[in-house]
Amino acid sequence: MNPPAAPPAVAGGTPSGVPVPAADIVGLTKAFGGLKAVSDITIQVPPQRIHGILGPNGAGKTTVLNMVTGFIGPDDGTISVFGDEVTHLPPYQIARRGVARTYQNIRLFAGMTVLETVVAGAYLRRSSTLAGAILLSPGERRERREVRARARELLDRVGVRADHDVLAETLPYGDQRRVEIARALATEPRVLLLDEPTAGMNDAESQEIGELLVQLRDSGLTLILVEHNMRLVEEFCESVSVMNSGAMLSQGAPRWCLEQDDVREAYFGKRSDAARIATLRRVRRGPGGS
Ligand SMILES: Nc1ncnc2c1ncn2[C@@H]1O[C@H](COP(=O)(O)OP(=O)(O)OP(=O)(O)O)[C@@H](O)[C@H]1O
Repeated sequence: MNPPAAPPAVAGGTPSGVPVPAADIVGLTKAFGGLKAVSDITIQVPPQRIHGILGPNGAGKTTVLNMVTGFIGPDDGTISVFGDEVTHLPPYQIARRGVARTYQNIRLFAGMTVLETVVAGAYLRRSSTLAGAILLSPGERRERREVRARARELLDRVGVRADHDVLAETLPYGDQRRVEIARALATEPRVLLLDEPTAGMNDAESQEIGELLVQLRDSGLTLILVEHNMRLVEEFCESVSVMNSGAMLSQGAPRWCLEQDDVREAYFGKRSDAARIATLRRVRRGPGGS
């Protein structure tokens, strides 16, 4: 039997002299009771890369994002962002170091307009003091104007065409996802984590999100996305990590990873299982059954 082919090199690797990784996840491990949700996961993402985290349901992908953003503390392992270790820091401190995210189940603030939602994201970076805010000083007023103008710019950039003054929760699903991305961008991240950004979108909308990811990457961002849409992954991700049952199955270029036997098996089951199921079906139907 031939040995498996080596994974093709992905651009922007990390030997000496290359830039510090945007995200450096080493040996990350998390158990919930007796269940090892994430087991010894190591992922290194160079700056300005679109990296996908793939795997069947329950593989541990969202748990990895939750640990990178500080929502869940790991049992073991370390996480560094541009060389700065963030393991066990609270979420707001990790956000201040330039990590933002969107959620698998959209989490918009109830009762806020589209514009207010994005303005809320910008508060992480605002410089005004409490006294300035209460007294509505000229500096405060100027900053508020700037923040609102920037929020409008971000909404245009992510392709929200709806009126910015309607309640965000009343928008169609695809636009709600875009508003969430704009809110994350308002925190001025260097690394943006997206949990299933195209869930519930049709092909054309998914393609637009893919193109937006490329624009964001080209403007300097590093993007890490959990995604089930393989077409999007193959077209837009430059590298992927494939997980299954908490463990790492494969890492490298998307097409290469998706062709590996253990990755195909994790998604589609073993060929021998498929043959067994077909036989069982035939047996159940009995002779002459169709
Ligand atoms: N807070 C929690 N408490 C207990 N178990 C959890 C918790 N969060 C996740 N799990 C379990 O950990 C495992 C990994 O879950 P996770 O959500 O990370 O998977 P996933 O790969 O993101 O799946 P999906 O694609 O379905 O979203 C699952 O078995 C899940 O039920």
